[in-house]
Amino acid sequence: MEFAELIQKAKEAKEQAYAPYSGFHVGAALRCKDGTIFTGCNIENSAYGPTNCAERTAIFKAVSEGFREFEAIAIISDSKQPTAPCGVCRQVMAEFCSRDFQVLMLGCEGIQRTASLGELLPYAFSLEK
Ligand SMILES: O=c1ccn([C@H]2C[C@H](O)[C@@H](CO)O2)c(=O)[nH]1
Ligand SMILES: [Zn+2]
Repeated sequence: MEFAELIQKAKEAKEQAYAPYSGFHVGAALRCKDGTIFTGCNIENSAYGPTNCAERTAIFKAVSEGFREFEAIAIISDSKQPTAPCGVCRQVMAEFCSRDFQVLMLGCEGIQRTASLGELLPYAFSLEK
């Protein structure tokens, strides 16, 4: 899978991060199955709880614009270590994405790791009876 454009867009999205409390800036770029890309950054809040992660910002932007079929997301922060999505974001991904959805985790100095959503969230909750 071609990731160069997604990586570039995630880096650009990180520049918009609003993270005055943690100082941890995150950017994400989400590719829909038709090739459309939505980006997102983390948006913090003085009450902490309302903070939205970069991944969810990108997913919610896409869903709110009528897109629900996704194939991959790239995530980057200022950390040297690959930035992995938090548990809440994994659960939100599971709402819209299949087990083979690709998650590209990037470190700011080039270290990267990919995993499928099925690997990141095994035994995901489902309402299926
Ligand atoms: O994958 C992640 C992990 C953390 N954050 C944000 C939430 C908070 O603003 C800051 C520190 O946790 O980073 C993300 O956006 N995505
Ligand atoms: Zn998250």
